[in-house]
Amino acid sequence: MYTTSRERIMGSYSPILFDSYLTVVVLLLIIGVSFGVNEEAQLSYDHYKFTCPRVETIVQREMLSIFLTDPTAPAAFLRLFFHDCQVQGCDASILLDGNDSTNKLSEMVSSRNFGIRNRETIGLIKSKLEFECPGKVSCADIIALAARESVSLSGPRIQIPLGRRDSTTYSSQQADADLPPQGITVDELIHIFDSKGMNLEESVAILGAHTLGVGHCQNIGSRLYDPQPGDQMDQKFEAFLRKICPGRIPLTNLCFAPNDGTPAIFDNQYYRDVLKGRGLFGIDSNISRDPRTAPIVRQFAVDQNHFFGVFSSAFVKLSSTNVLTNGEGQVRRQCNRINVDER
Ligand code: HEM
Ligand SMILES: [Ca+2]
Ligand SMILES: [Ca+2]
Repeated sequence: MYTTSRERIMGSYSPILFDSYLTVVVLLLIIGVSFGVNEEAQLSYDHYKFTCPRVETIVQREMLSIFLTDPTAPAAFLRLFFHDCQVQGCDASILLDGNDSTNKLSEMVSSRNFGIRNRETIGLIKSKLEFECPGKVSCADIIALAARESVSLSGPRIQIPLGRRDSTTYSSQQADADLPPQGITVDELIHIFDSKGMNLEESVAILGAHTLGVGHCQNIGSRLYDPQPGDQMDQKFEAFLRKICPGRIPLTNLCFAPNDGTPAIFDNQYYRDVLKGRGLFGIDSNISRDPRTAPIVRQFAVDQNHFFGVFSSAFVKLSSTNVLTNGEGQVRRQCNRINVDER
């Protein structure tokens, strides 16, 4: 005689016990859903299906025209996204202007946000979207979509869930506290990304964002002229950096060096470079030497497809953790200002 799967699971439980078991399961499910156990579930892949169905096409079109005139823009948008998500979650807090009357400072005042560019461009894309579907698309979603387009220009095309809402708060002190300096340890790196649900491999992959863009001398000088024990650089690379940044404290903010050998292309060159002692920042060098992360760096260096796959899942996690959804926050009408009538 065969048994149904229910009988196999329930064994000899009586129907009454089964019913109360079922009630408990249903109750637990209801509690789980109402307390938002799975935060990501509140974002969705068809959030704007009825309210702004062309949002992704419009952002893509606007971004492509920006990329045509500024090949450094993809790097700027990708870092803007990280610096938004790292402080209070991806809520466009980084776009808010400070308030002179209350003396509240913008997150941009934080020295960790030095070099952040293209905040106004998000506002420009927002105004196009306000024309098409007023009051619907959050600035936080636009930042995440702009970063996705920046990666997909030469790297993987990542589908991201949408429905983030914009913050009504911002804090330059929080930015100071949460944005990591260039020389963090591998332990600190793991801690930052573990809190966003990333495993070790994803934490190493998300740092692969340093395949794009540049670093300025003010973030390179301390490593060049005051190196940590064991932090060795390729000699030619070191000489190259010393030419660009001749002193520990730069005379101007204008001098910078590329993050990898191909700073306008999203590829796995970054991992090949850090293995050769050509990582720009302390943390880039640290992941190539730590026994936990070095094998992952070596694998990404030889397998770009694998890097793209792990980067994509890390990107979705970074973009979905600790976000405002549903009735929280607001959808700003202008990205640099809170809608005061809605607070
Ligand atoms: C968690 C450890 C990280 C540290 C310590 C770090 C540090 C830095 C520093 C110091 C710069 C140079 C800024 C300048 O001098 O102009 C930089 C640039 C950059 N970072 Fe990171 N970063 C980290 C993670 C990330 C992540 C997770 C992303 C993106 C997902 C990212 C994307 C970028 C990009 C694209 C640039 C180049 C920006 C440009 O060219 O305008 N970084 N990072
Ligand atoms: Ca934020
Ligand atoms: Ca590259």
